[in-house]
Amino acid sequence: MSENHEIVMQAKHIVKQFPASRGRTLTACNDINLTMYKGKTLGIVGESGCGKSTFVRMVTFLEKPTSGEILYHGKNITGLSKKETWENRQNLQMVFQDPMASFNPKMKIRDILTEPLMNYKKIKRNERDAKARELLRMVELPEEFVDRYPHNMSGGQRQRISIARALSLEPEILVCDEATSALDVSVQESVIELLVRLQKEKNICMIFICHDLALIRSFAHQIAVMYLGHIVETIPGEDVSGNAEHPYTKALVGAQFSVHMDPAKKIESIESEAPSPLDVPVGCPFQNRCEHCTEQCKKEMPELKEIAPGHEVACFYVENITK
Ligand SMILES: Nc1ncnc2c1ncn2[C@@H]1O[C@H](COP(=O)(O)OP(=O)(O)OP(=O)(O)O)[C@@H](O)[C@H]1O
Repeated sequence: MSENHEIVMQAKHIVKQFPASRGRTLTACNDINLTMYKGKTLGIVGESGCGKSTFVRMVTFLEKPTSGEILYHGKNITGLSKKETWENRQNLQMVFQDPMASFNPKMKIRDILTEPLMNYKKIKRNERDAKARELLRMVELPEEFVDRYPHNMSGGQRQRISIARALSLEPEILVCDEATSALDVSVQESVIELLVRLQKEKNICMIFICHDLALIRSFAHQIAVMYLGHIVETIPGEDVSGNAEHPYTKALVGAQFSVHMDPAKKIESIESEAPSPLDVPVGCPFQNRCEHCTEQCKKEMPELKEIAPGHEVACFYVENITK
């Protein structure tokens, strides 16, 4: 991504550790550096447990990093007070995999859609109906849905409601955490089309967390590939199939042609299992699954190095062949 794009948010050296059994420490995110741009989509991919959701929870103020900074328009938001966090949260909204978990099943769609606007005192009670109808039109659902309950809707329709609700506050950043993973492929596509249209219209920065590289590459401007808490490659979305360099990203690209990736399954094209996050080896985290592993990889952690504009790779093998 070029410098011409306006930076909205930057994660700088983000580390998140959790205490684990027998006095051990689990490092879910290890020195994460990412930049998010206005009107652009950052896709974050990786297998289950690589730290995607933990990263997103920090970006959305749900958790504080152990160390590092998250800059929102240049201001560090990791140490904000409760009141400041609440005020800032309207600029940064989330859509989750399971909308039912965040909807009150006893509330009608009218009230679900306008609850955030009421909480932030952006509309009056008598404006709820008109606003809810406007939001339904925005996500291409019939206005009559204002009187429905969420359990009387399909998964795709419910996800449209989540998107409308999240965008009601006109946030600058929309975070989608596996937002389309539970949907059938055709429904998934139509929800992505909607998100892309709304992103363009409203110039929203989107962070899209997903385990499915094939899906994310179709619309992300920038993709960060995570492995055991580390970013191992960042690459422009359109380049990810042809120009991916990290052996792990290449395996992910290979896997999308063999199986539709299931987050619970290991990557088919890699022989061994990923180590436990409690047992990340010294050196490169991918070493035990990598055919190019050398003694250096077992001793030293490769740093992310730029090999082309917007394309960074953390791998000694790639460094050596591109020298
Ligand atoms: N509150 C917590 N306490 C202890 N460990 C945690 C906590 N939250 C996450 N972890 C651990 O941190 C690691 C990263 O988890 P995270 O949920 O961020 O991964 P993920 O890539 O989002 O996976 P998934 O797609 O399955 O959600 C995992 O090993 C997880 O068990």
